[in-house]
Amino acid sequence: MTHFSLADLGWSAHFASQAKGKPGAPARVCAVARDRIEALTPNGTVALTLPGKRSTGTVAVGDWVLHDPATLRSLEVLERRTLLQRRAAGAPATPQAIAANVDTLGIVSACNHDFNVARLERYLALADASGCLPLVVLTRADEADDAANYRRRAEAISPLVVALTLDARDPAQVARLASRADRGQTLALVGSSGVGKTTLSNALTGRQDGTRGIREDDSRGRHTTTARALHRTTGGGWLVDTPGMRELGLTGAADGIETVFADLSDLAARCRFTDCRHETEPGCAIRAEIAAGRLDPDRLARWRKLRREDARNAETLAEAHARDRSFGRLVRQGKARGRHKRGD
Ligand SMILES: Nc1nc2c(ncn2[C@@H]2O[C@H](COP(=O)(O)OP(=O)(O)OP(=O)(O)O)[C@@H](O)[C@H]2O)c(=O)[nH]1
Ligand SMILES: [Zn+2]
Repeated sequence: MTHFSLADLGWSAHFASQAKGKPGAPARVCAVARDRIEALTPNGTVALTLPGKRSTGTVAVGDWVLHDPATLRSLEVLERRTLLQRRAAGAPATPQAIAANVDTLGIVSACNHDFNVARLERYLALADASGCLPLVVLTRADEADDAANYRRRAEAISPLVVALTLDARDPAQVARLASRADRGQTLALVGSSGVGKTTLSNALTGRQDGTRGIREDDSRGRHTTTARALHRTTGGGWLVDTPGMRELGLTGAADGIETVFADLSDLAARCRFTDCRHETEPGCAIRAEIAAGRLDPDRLARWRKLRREDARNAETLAEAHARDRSFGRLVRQGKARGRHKRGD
């Protein structure tokens, strides 16, 4: 079995300062099953149980936990630097942690009809709200007449956007992502079906077998296996691959929306009325930009749509928080951004 140092696993000062003086050894969660978790440590992989009746739902792949190596109990989940979550089905919807401590969110789209500015904006807002650094990866560059044009359109969305175009099937080209997945770095990929996420994952991990995981009996006594969701990249980093990653929605991303649409919120601040709806009001700075041909009206429409959607989600989240205070605490922890916080 390969052994990793804590730094190889992504340990940093952010976690070391939390663990200082506390009992328990660090371990990084690589699989979450119904009643136990699997985690990587410098001494190998351990299967851990949670204390008391705590559900594994409070732990996400990528989390750092402190555990007792003698009893194999997880004692504490360390505060996350970043947290990707999705809105689970059901009413009221509760946010569900998908992956913790992801450094880079790779937003994958193809240089074809899949390319969609609204979707990119949505994922960029999500990356920002979760604290991850976004990287737009445009696949199928080999099939596009003008791949550079797709890159320019992606980068025009916001000064935050770094985009690269490639053929995901060519490991030499995928190596351009290597710096986001080198030693101790954690990367996750999102994007529509068929855009090349699996192809990219295979190139990044050298097509390792990712089927091992936790075996347990479900409530009916059947054997089930929960696959490991943290895969080693050839560059010494980690790639998160969980089913939930494919269905990430937008929850509590208000901060992220303001970042991605900073041009519009800056303009809105110059409207004559503070509650301007940018429709027919006189002195509207946004309408003036559109009239002058400097702002795409579609961008205003997309901004509105995302804000409406986020407001709706936030309402149901508020209800969920009231119901479950402990989950609320987790969400706040997730919002505590670490070293990727902009302006640091
Ligand atoms: N020509 C070309 N084909 C690609 C590229 N990336 C992916 N493909 C092909 O597109 C198909 C779909 O790629 P996948 O990697 O399975 O896509 P995915 O995003 O994982 O799809 P889901 O598993 O449905 O989410 C495969 O046949 C790939 O070989 C690329 O950059 N260029
Ligand atoms: Zn206005």
